[in-house]
Amino acid sequence: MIEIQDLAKTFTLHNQGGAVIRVMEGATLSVARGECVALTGASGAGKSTLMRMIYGNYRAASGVIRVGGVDVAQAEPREIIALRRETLGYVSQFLRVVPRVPTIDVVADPLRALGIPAEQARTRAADLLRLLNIPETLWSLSPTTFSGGEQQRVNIARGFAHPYPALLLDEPTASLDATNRAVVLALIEEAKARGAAMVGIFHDEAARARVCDREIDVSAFTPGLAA
Ligand SMILES: Nc1ncnc2c1ncn2[C@@H]1O[C@H](COP(=O)(O)OP(=O)(O)OP(=O)(O)O)[C@@H](O)[C@H]1O
Repeated sequence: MIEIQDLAKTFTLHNQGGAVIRVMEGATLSVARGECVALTGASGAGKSTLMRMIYGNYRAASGVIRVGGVDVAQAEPREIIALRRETLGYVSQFLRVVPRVPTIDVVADPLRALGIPAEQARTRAADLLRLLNIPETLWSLSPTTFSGGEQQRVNIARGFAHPYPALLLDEPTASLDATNRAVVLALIEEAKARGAAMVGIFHDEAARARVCDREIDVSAFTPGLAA
């Protein structure tokens, strides 16, 4: 489902005399349906960079990133938007939302974007918010003032609202208490069972051991910082 071949990434530091740093070379990995793969490696090895390239936020210097039928490394912006709508979800650590949109709609939005009727989308959103222990009194409020853990749970609800065939998970249990952490791990296990291919960064080692089938150490793809 996710196939990465010989991927390379450089950053050009325009404010530092145009210095070019090579941060990744020869990255090759594949993630099958129903599989959850953890990216590991020391701080600065390139885990976040690889995730951002798969999501199409960072442009690859060379190589192939195939998600479903799309090569993200070559895709046009509109193809990436369609991929994100239908195929590839991203549960990031931090919530980024349009101000003043009620929490229930923040979670229902990805389903509305797929043409699912408002009531049905809201029902699914409500089920997830309840599962993730977000009090119903908060559903009509914007999540911008919520606590870190509440925002992360809204983000998780939004990320799991649509059954994406592929999902990126950036520390999905980072600021959660034991009860909610268990809920998130169960959601990940359910997604695996329905055949989702997942790639994640998990600093929570016990969570990683429970839900991940394999680990890939991205240090193997780090060329060093010299250009
Ligand atoms: N936007 C950027 N511009 C320049 N260099 C960057 C940029 N983003 C990342 N880097 C560099 O790429 C390398 C990999 O960074 P990345 O954040 O992917 O590492 P990581 O493995 O996710 O680290 P951590 O575990 O600390 O989050 C680092 O040397 C970093 O300085």
